[in-house]
Amino acid sequence: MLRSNRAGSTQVQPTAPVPAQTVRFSTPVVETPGIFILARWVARLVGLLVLLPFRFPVAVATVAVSVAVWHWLGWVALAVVWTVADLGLLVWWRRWPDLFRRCVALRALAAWRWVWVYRRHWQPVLVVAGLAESYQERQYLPRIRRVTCSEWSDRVRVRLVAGTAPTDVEQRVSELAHGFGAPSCRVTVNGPRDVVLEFPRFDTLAQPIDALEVPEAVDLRALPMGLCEDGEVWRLRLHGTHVLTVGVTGAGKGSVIWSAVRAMLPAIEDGTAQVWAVDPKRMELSYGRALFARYADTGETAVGLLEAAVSMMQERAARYAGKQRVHTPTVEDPFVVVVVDEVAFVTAYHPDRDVRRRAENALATLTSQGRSVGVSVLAALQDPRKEVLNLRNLFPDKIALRLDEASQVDMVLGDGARERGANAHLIDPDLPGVAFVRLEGSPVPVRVRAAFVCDADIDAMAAEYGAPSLRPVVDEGVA
Ligand SMILES: Nc1ncnc2c1ncn2[C@@H]1O[C@H](COP(=O)(O)OP(=O)(O)OP(=O)(O)O)[C@@H](O)[C@H]1O
Repeated sequence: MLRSNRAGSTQVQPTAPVPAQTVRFSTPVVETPGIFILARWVARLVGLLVLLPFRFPVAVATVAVSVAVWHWLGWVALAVVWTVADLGLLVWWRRWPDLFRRCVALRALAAWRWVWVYRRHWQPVLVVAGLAESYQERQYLPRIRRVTCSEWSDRVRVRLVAGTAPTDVEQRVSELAHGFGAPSCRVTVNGPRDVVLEFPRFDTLAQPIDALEVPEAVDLRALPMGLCEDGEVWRLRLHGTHVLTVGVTGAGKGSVIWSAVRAMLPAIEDGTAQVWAVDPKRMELSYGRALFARYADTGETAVGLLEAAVSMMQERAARYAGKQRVHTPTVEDPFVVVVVDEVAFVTAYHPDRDVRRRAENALATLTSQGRSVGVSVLAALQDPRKEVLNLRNLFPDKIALRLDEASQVDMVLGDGARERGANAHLIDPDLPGVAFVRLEGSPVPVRVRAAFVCDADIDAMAAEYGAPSLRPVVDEGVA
């Protein structure tokens, strides 16, 4: 019934005239002759055949050569050519597996996934997700330009419909991920109307990562912490910034702290870096006490430690004034990282108001002035709300481990992070250490996993690098 002419004509004039609107002008409906429709289909088919060799040159060449060999030389010759080609591929695969993977396997996979996953489901998924646009009774969809595959993900390059914005896609990442059967979807904007949708095919971070090798030379601007989703090493900058690590209990904040300390060990050993630790829980950091230049585990001693860091910072600033603008770590003026586990203990939960106020003042001074004189703060926190830590914006770099609520993602990583796919509230509780971070120079959040530094590793670290001169001065009773 819907195919009848009458149904079609009512579709284009959905509203009948109302009494107040006695005269109504409408577009006349002209029926397209069948021959035009047929001609259009033929033209599209010819266009497809012309474009095919450009889009799939290898596949088209293979088919063309096979047909030619079969036509001119017969079946036996075709079988010989295929056997030789297969043997050639086999040798290539065995001899140069990486090159073979890049040039053959991943390209074949991309072509397959383009046709079988994205092309096939594109229209239904995008329409249901609300990404189809209508204009003058016609439907317009973003167009797939290219599909490429990496070891772990599909990257679908898309041309957006004119008049739409990448944010429209960013707001539908969950629908797209489910629609194409991927664990997640991330959006990268290349340029006007040009975005890339990245769909992981499997979770590369599903297995725990053992503590990384202690680096021979320490780069305080790129400490190896664990792995990124694409298999690259996740590197964290500490010198010249402050880092806030947020995650619910059991999310793996300890592994972030310990991975950072581990990556600094040679610098700690040679005296060009120091860790000052505040450990209100007394469980997390006390294990590696021998590695810390200073250590505090009560509210009062923690405030003493933070205020000592402020004094040291101000003394350095006074010395540097007018002479140098950038800090270079030396034994005389080492890089100092103040590690504060569960920072809310001293800023929000401590019963003594004076302790809270002094701790907050000290942290505010360190985070606002410490960067250029070689003092950084690495703080861990469970609850990112302003009532708990109103200094959170003074930390330029943040790490979002598993969070409680969706609304906390943007609180930690900044506006728009969740829309771009940083679903930190959906991190599996069985994957501690998994987090979303923003890497330098990119607004797109990256999924990472911190290496797990176990108790035995910490023992070994303390035994090897906790030299007597570095044994902690426990701040007892510093008021
Ligand atoms: N990167 C990691 N990889 C694998 N397992 C980890 C990782 N980090 C932590 N775990 C596991 O999760 C447990 C909890 O980790 P951790 O104590 O670091 O969490 P947390 O966020 O500091 O929690 P809390 O705030 O309660 O101290 C650890 O005992 C360990 O078994």
